[in-house]
Formats: sequence, C-alpha cells, structure tokens
Amino acid sequence: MPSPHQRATRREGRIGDGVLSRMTKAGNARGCESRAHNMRDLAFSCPRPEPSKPPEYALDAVPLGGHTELNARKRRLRDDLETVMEQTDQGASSPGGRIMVYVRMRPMSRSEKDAGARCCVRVVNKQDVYLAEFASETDYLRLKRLKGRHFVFDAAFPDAAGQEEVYNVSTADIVEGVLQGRNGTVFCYGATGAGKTYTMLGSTQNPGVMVLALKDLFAKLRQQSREGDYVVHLSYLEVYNETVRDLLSPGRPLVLREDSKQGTVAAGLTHYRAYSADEVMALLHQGNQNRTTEPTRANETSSRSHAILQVTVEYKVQRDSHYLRRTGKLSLIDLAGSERALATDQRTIRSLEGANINRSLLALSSCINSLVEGKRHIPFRNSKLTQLLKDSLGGACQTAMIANISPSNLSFGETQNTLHWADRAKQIRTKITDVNEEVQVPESDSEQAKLLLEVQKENQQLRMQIARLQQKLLSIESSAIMAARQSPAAAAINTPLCWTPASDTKAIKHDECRAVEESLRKRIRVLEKEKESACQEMAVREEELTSIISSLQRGHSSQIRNKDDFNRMLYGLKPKAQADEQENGNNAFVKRSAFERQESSRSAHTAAAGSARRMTLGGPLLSNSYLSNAKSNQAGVKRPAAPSTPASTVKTRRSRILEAEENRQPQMPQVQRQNSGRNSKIPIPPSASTLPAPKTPTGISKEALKKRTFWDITNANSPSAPIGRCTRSNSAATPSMLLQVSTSAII
Ligand SMILES: Nc1ncnc2c1ncn2[C@@H]1O[C@H](COP(=O)(O)OP(=O)(O)OP(=O)(O)O)[C@@H](O)[C@H]1O
Repeated sequence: MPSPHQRATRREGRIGDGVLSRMTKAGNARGCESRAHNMRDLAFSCPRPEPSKPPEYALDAVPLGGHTELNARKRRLRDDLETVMEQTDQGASSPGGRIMVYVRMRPMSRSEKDAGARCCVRVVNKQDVYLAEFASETDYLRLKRLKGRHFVFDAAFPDAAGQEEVYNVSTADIVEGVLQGRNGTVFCYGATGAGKTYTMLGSTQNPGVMVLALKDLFAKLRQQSREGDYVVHLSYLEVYNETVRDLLSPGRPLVLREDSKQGTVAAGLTHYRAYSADEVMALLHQGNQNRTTEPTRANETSSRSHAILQVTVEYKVQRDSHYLRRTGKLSLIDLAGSERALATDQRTIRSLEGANINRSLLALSSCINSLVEGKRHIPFRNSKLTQLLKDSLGGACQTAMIANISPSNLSFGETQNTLHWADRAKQIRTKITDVNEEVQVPESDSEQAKLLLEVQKENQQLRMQIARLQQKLLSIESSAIMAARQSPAAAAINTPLCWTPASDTKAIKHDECRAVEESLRKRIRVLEKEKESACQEMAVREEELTSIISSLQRGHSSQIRNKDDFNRMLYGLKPKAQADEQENGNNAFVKRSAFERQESSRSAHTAAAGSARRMTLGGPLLSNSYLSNAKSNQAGVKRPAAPSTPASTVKTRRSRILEAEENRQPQMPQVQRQNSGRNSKIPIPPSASTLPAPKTPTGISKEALKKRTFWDITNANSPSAPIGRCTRSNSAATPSMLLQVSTSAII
C-alpha cells in the first residue's frame, strides 16, 4: 500500500502529466507563444538553463520552417520535460527536498454546535481538502465546482483521525531521520482553537505527537544501540511577547545567538539529559505547567506563546566491523494561534499577546513567501519565532508542517487563511540534509584495555599535578597573608587564619597584597623625602665647614704674622749680653713656633678630615661644641677647651706658649697691650721710632746686634736644622723667610 507521501508524489506527477498533455495538445496550433507560456509555468519548479548555453528547445533557436524538424524538436522537448518531471518527483520524495505539509481537521466543538455552525470543510481521499461555505457532505458535484477552494496536501486528516495515525504519517519518518543523524522539525500551524496543542501534546488518554515521538525515539534507540551508548538531551522553551523563556527552569529571558555549528541557539537554555521516555514525559509535563496559557473566548486553554521542544540524540551503532556515531536533532513546535482582535474578550494583556502572536506569524508568512519566490534574502530576523525556525525552513532539515483547521463555517476565514499558507509552504524547498555521522575505528578488547590503562595513567598524573598546584597555591597564599600581616597597612585587615571558600580567600589575599604594596609605596616615599632633606642639610653643613676652615686658616696666618712681628721686635730690642741666651731662647721659640704651627695645621687638617669623613659617611655632622669652639677660636674668645678635641689641645698649648712669652716680656709697654685688639695675648710690635732704645745687659749696641744675622743666631746654638727646606745662602735668612717657609709647609 503506498504511503501518503508517495501518494502525494503521484498526485503531483498527475498534475505534471496534465501540464505535459496540455503542452502536447497545444502543439503547432497555439504556436510559439503558447509554448513559451507553458515553459514559463514549468520553469517555476525546474532548474533554469544557463544563459551562456541556451538549450536546444529555447524558443529563439526554433526555426520557423520545416514541419519534420519541428516535430523532432517537439519530441525532444517532451523527453526533456519528462526527465525534469521525474527529477522533480524524486526531489519531492527525497528527505529534506521540500517541506511536507499535512492538514488536520478537528471535530466540531460543543460550543460551535450550540452556535448552529455548519461544516464548511470536506476531506476526501486523505489528501484533498475542499472548502465551501455551505458544503453538504453528499454534494460532491457542487464541491468540485468550487474553484480555488480545493487543496491537495501530502496528507489530510479528517476529524475522525486519531493521534497515532497523525504521528505515523507526519512524524515517524522524521524521527527515523533523526536516528540516522539528520535534523527534523514538526510544527503545528493554524488559528486559535484549531487543535494545534491537541495535536502536539494531546491528553493523557490520547497523547500527541511530542509524546509519541519521544516514546518512539527511545524505543528505536534501544533497538539500534546498546544501553549506555546513547545520550538524549532535552530543552523546552517558549516565545512569549517576543521574549524567549526557558520552560524547564524558568528565569530571566534568554538571548538568541547565531552559532556556526548549531544554528540559532538560546544562550543559557537548560539542556536536561533524559534516560527514559517516562523521564521525558515528566519534564514535558513540568514545562507545560510553566507555559503561558490563558482562557479566551475562542479557546478555554489558549496557548499565548510558541513552544519549542528540542531533543538532541547522540548515539553509537555498530555496523559490521566498525562503529558509527550519529547526532540528530528533533524540534517539535506548537505555535500560538493566529486570531482576530475581536475574537478575544479581554482588551489589555490578551490583545497585546494576540498582536505579538499575529506579528510573529506574519513574519513566518513573509519568510515562507520569500522562500517560495526564491529570494536571496529571507527575513528570518523579523521575529524570534522565525529566527528559531530558520534551520527548519531554510536549512538542512526534514520539516513537516501540520496545518490545523476547524470545520466550522464560523471560522471560514481563518481556515481559508491557514489552507492558503499551508499550500504556499508546500513549495518551500529545504537543503538536502547531510547525515551527521562519524565512522569510528573498531576497538578490540586488548586495545580497549590498553586505552583504559593509558587513561588511568593520565588520570594519575593529572591528580598529582593538581595536588602539586594546590600545594603551591597554598604556600603562595600563606606567604601573601604573612606579608600582609607584617605590613603596617595590613594591621587593620587582621584576617583570621581559618578556612574560607576559595573565592573569599582569593579576594582576601588580593586585598592583603594591595595593602602591603600600598604600605611599601608609602615607606619608599618617606625614605625618598628623608634622603632629599639629608642631602640639603649636608650641603649646608659643607658650606659652613668650608667657611670655618677658611676663617681658621686666615686666623692662623694672622697669628703667625703677629708672632713674626713680635720676634722681629724682640730681636731688635734685646742687648747683646742676652743675645746668646736670646738665641737659645729664640731657637726654642722658633722650635716652639714651628711646633705650634705644626700642631695647628695638624688640628686644622684633623678637623677638616673629620668633617669630611663624617660627611662621607653620612652620619651626624660636626658636633655643636666643636663648631662653637672653632667659631670662638676664630673670634679670639677663649673658651674652656674639651680635652678630646685637637683644636682645644692646640689652643691650650698655644695659650701656654703665649703666656710664657708674655711673662718673658715684662718691659712691653702697656699701651701696646691695650691696643693689641682681639689677640690680646699677642703683642703687636711698635714702630722703632716710638719705642725707647732698650738697654742690653751685655752692653752690645743696637747696630752691632743688628749686624748679626738670624742664621748666625740659629746656627750658633742650635744643632737642629730650621723648619722648612731652608739652605744657607749668601743672603742672610731672616725670621720672615723662616715664616714663609713654615707657612708654605703648613699650606
Ligand atoms: N482532533 C481533536 N479531537 C478531539 N478534540 C480536539 C481535537 N483537536 C482539538 N480538540 C479540542 O479542541 C479544543 C481546542 O484545541 P487546542 O487547545 O489544541 O487548540 P489550539 O489550536 O492549540 O488553540 P490555541 O492556539 O488557542 O492554543 C480543545 O478542547 C481540544 O481538546
């Protein structure tokens, strides 16, 4: 017995034959114009000829003369057309070639009967649907006369048709295709209350296509594949008021995304793994509970949303010596029904829902139109529904459309509309579906055991690696905590060392690290400031020290000069009798002076070196006592000297020497002492004219004494060489010379 599908194909074949016979009859009588018209009709479903290579039967190429030649060309043309028709029939019957369209008429409802409605639809031969406003069941002749209201579908189910029959005819092949590794879609289309939900879901006693398909799927999976070799995933969503919602775990609206492999997918949609048909039924029931249904005047349980159930099947089957891994997806869609605005009794939410439903169905209609007309651009993005149906309508998919209609003449307009779009949808061609199938290399027992060992070994290594990484992480975390605790900024944090969840611990560590970093930065800033201020202070101190050293040197030079003057005055006034003694004394004085100069120069050097060393080391600079001593020395103020400082030592010695000198010069006039200025201990020699001629005890005259040179004096009594690099020359060495030598030695 031929299947409805084959019957539909034959029916189309008959239509094709009719066209062909009409064309044959046309022949020469109608001429070229008539043939051109028929050719255009056929070109709708036939591949167009290449423009660069016109076929032989192209009208421009047909010569007007020659009856025999014309007949031969006609024969060839007929052969070509028959070939094309055969190809078309094959295309219609091949899976994925075009959308299969079925019509199901529901029984007249009690309310319709009560309203006095009459049947306006007649289903004949399980394929033909006749629509008449007042059609009588027995008035076949009248029905046939109703032109334009006769539709032919792949199958048409009368009101008496049961759920099983509908499933077997419309969906069973698609489920088989899914098990072969293809994608399949079945969707119900029609006006509100036409019986879509009944067809898809049914009732407990009469389960619908969804339930029967899932039962069939699991039964066939068990037949074809071993237990555990297949995986079934289930998702169930609805499109309500242009928002996509998950029916298995309701929550926020989902966003549709384009995926290169899976097509249009709802991001975040729950995919449940189902192990049995009963489990699937439970999930389906749960999803339907969440679905938006409201009572309207047209239908007490009207679906206000489009519901899409998707079942993905992955399974492994053995074929001879190898395995095949197949993946298929079945989409079962229950659309919301189109409705007239006045059909609903509520004007607020219901009318908004109705408007959205109509809008999305209109978008579906325009997509069907574009697909039928072969347009390049199909407006799938006009609504969420068409986005989700993109693969089913225009992709590599076996698709079946079940158009639900009401028999009532009260719904004549809706029924006519549904039949019109169903008729259009027949012409939609989908892509030939590729089988999602992978051939797997056969696995022997020994190979499987080897593989198992390898996997176990890899698992062991991975576990060890994880343990190592965890240990490393713990040590890093603990060091971070310790660092954070030691830092001053972390004192405020004071994190307890107790176990916290991984995310919390990470957050705490992060905070601690940041606190440590911040405190270190602060410390660096403080140190830099300290460094800058220390450098400035050092520069100031250096300047001070330089000025002190230079003033000390000046003071020292002036002291030496004073001493020189004093010496000259001394030698110029002493009598000859005391010269020897004076010489000795002079020698001693010279020695003392040299020693004193040495001491003072050493002290100056020591002070300079000390200050330089202190400056170099960056430690505390010269102590205040030292500086004050140096300043007082410079000012000539005698202060109690610290025994440890070299300057005070020099001062003490110097003062002792000067005191001794002063004691030895009682004859120095008091005036001179008073005029000595700040160096009161060092007498300033008066000029020769102002001073009285001194009396020498030995009676040596002043001139005679003057004739004696300094060299004679020093050389006579002192065996030691004079300080400095002084050699005897023709000219006599004077104390000023000695002073110059000793000064150069100091400097
Ligand atoms: N083939 C059928 N046999 C028996 N009763 C049916 C059949 N089809 C539909 N019905 C009944 O008709 C009523 C409306 O059907 P259904 O709810 O399926 O319509 P619908 O097209 O889904 O409407 P809506 O689009 O508003 O959801 C229901 O009470 C249902 O039981």
